[in-house]
Amino acid sequence: MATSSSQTLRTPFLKTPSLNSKLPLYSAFSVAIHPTRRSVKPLVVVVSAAALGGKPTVLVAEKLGDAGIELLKEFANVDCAYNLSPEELCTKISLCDALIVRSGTKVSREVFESSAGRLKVVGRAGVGIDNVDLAAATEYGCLVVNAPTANTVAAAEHGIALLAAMARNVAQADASVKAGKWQRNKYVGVSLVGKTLAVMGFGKVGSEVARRAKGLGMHVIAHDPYAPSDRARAIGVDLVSFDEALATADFISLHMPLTPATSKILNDETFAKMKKGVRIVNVARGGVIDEEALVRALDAGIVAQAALDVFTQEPPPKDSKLVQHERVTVTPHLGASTMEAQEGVAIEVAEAVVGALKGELAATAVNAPMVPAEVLTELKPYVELAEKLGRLAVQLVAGGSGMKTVKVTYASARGPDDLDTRLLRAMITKGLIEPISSVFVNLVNADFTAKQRGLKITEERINLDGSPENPLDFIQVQIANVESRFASSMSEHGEIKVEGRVKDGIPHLTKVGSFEVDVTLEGSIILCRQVDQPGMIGTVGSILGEENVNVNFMSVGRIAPRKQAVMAIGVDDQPSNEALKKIGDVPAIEEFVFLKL
Ligand SMILES: NC(=O)c1ccc[n+]([C@@H]2O[C@H](COP(=O)([O-])OP(=O)(O)OC[C@H]3O[C@@H](n4cnc5c(N)ncnc54)[C@H](O)[C@@H]3O)[C@@H](O)[C@H]2O)c1
Ligand SMILES: O=C(O)[C@H](O)COP(=O)(O)O
Repeated sequence: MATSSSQTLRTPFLKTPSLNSKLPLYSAFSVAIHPTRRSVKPLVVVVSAAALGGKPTVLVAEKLGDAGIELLKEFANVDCAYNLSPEELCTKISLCDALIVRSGTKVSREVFESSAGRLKVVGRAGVGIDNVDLAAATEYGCLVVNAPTANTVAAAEHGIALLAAMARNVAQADASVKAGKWQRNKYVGVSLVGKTLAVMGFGKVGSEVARRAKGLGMHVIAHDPYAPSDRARAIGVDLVSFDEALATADFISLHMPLTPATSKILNDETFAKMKKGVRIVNVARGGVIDEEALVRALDAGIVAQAALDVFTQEPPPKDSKLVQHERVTVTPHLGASTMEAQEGVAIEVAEAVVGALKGELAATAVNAPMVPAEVLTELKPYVELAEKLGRLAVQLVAGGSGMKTVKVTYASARGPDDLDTRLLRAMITKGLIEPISSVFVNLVNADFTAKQRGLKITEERINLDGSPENPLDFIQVQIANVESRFASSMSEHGEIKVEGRVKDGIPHLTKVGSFEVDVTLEGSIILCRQVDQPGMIGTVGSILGEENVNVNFMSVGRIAPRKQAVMAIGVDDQPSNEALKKIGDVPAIEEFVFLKL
């Protein structure tokens, strides 16, 4: 029996935000130019309803196995509404945090547009995601997860069922007997044993079909430009070229996804290359065959028979010549329709959707990088550091300066293959963009959002000698060609520069411009440039103390004694405008800035 094999990678730092974190906090103080939000939001999803203390809502738009529904109900309000028109789906979706579909629902760009940002996860209870507009999902920061394994065996068994039924005219003979006839000569079939079967697409379903066909005594070859040959060899299958497969096969079974490259891959030209009398099975996707060309190939005798579970248009038109053809056997997309497979996909997709709504990264994510659990655990404090450096850096940009180029430098003793920076880049992007826009940025849409805003983020590595025990020594974020609200944050090359490290698992700000500082990246930060002299820490500390603002860290970085210095003060609470003004009025303070993390 197919059971759920989905795994969710728990990422403890991806928390559902509190009510407060949904409310943008605007700095009332005049030097703070950007509205900033205080929360660190989950990396992947944020649940609007959950954030407001309620349960998220999951719309199940096609029949899903009971076990999946029960799993969903433990965490969410579940709205099962089948056979919705596209308009009805668009109306309902604005009230939903997640949507679950099979292959019968088109999840178009309009669906994402209509959700107005609330829809955070689309779960496909099955394999094929060609009915989901992935580009639109990514643009809207919506995670798409599928259930890629639970229906594999069911689809393979259906392929074999169609192969045998076609070869022995089972469907046609059945209809004939039921019509009162007894046509034993008309329905003489062909044998499978000893025949060559070409499996086109040697993935999960294709390899299971191959295994079963070998058991039926067939000679099995396969074509798949991306499949490893040792996997094929292990079950006694030769990988061959596309043309060789077409030229030698007595039976062709299609098991590739529908992509621009595979669309109508069987067409007039490719049918002409096939052995006369070839028999074709399709349990993949209708669109991989040019259906009109197949009718021509059947009529010309190139194709003796076809057995089809899938169609370009589902359901196909009633008068479809292909469906009505007497040498064609058809089923209504039943490949995944066994009790066991439906229970399995329901559990697999429900677990992935609930996990994503909780802020976990699903192992079955289709439009986000999959990062192994152990890598996530190790990178956790660096991920926080990355977002906070991005947040600090962007708040240092003076109003009116267009931010176009950001350089991120990772200093590490790890080899490039041992350090996956995709998460870090996404979080820096989130930190850079969220304080200055209303866009919600996550791992799914970070690159897209940056590109859309014309923000170029380049990455560089500094390869350090020494023990690669920690993934990174420091991260540096530089914003070029802008002016700064805090001149001391400019590097010698004229870029805003902030640098941070993780110390004892806690992110620290360790450099601002050319000044070395050391302050934990918690709460908020006041940066002051001053003339280095005794009593400065005390002066600023007592202004904050009088205002009941708790100072969590203070650090002074100076070029030389009694010359200019930068003081970094970490504060738990937001000081009042008056307190900030008092700090600004201290004669030795030349400039200062208040930054929210
Ligand atoms: N009829 C059904 O109910 C049903 C059920 C399950 C799966 N499916 C469909 O079956 C297909 C295969 O599913 P899967 O789970 O095995 O997917 P999979 O990703 O495991 O395998 C697909 C294989 O196709 C290969 N491929 C890609 N482009 C190719 C090309 N141009 N030529 C040859 N091979 C190519 C890939 O390398 C991969 O190995 C999908 O289209 C899926 O949607 C249908
Ligand atoms: O891609 C799939 O998983 C199959 O085509 C099954 O589709 P279904 O969930 O609509 O049966």
